[in-house]
Amino acid sequence: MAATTIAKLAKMKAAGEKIASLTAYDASFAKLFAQQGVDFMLVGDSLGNVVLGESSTLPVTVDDIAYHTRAVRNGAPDAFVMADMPFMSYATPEQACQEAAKLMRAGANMVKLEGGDWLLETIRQLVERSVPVCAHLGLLPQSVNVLGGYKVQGKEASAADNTLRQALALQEAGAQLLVLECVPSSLAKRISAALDIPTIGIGAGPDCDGQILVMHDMLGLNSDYLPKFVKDFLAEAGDLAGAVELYVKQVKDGSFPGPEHSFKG
Ligand SMILES: Nc1nc(=O)c2c([nH]1)NC[C@@H]1CN(c3ccc(C(=O)N[C@@H](CCC(=O)O)C(=O)O)cc3)CN21
Ligand SMILES: CC(C)C(=O)C(=O)O
Ligand SMILES: [Mg+2]
Repeated sequence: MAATTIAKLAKMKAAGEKIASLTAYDASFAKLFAQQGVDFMLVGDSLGNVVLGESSTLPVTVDDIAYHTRAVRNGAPDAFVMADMPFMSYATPEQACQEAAKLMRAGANMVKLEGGDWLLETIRQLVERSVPVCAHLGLLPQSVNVLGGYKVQGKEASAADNTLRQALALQEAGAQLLVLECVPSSLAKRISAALDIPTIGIGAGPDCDGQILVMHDMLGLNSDYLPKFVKDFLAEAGDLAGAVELYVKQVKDGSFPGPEHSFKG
């Protein structure tokens, strides 16, 4: 399969072909995911939860993400790899540029940052300096202490309108992808239709341009909590390669996520 690029992801949106993505943290799984046609991989700060056993993503450092990005890159040399910028590694545009450079040197093709309006200047500076950016709206796990828990975001009409406005501003600032986490399906649908750049949903319903899950969750390894948007593909498929193949197939044909994995407005 041809290597994924940002241009290819944009073409997929234009053609109505769904984008299938998973988190990855090591070379062995990255290799499997590439073989099974996963369109891109995210070295998520969820590694705090699933790799390090922390109770949030806040303890994760840039060095942690860089270490795992290098592993994923080594396992999947041609894959499109996105790396999360961890908590407080992009508090200012200058810091963001310096820390993003470490992730790009480790093998990332793009970095992801959580937030809206306050990030516009940071995104402009990263993009001007040749670091592609994925934005992230809705539930922001790095803000768990402000939000008071992992809750669906954008349920009220005013919050939904505000999220749509911020999505357009992030695109205007130069973001080339947008992750939407735990928002009502109706809001994700509106945002996906309004934006030129692809939206990647997790708990955001079926109308996003693509989907992402934490790999451990889709393999039934989730321990502490089971969010509504998670489906155990290993239980259904029986083996690892089959589980990933089934995930890609069900994202592409639109059968995942179903209403039982999504939040109503
Ligand atoms: N393994 C793992 N999977 C994830 O998806 C994930 C992580 N870790 N760590 C960082 C964040 C935390 N995330 C979470 C965690 C819990 C819920 C959750 O339980 N949500 C409720 C919504 C409750 C409501 O507002 O109605 C749910 O029922 O899904 C959602 C996202 C997503 N991210
Ligand atoms: C769940 C995805 C979007 C993420 O940010 C992560 O895995 O850290
Ligand atoms: Mg993350």
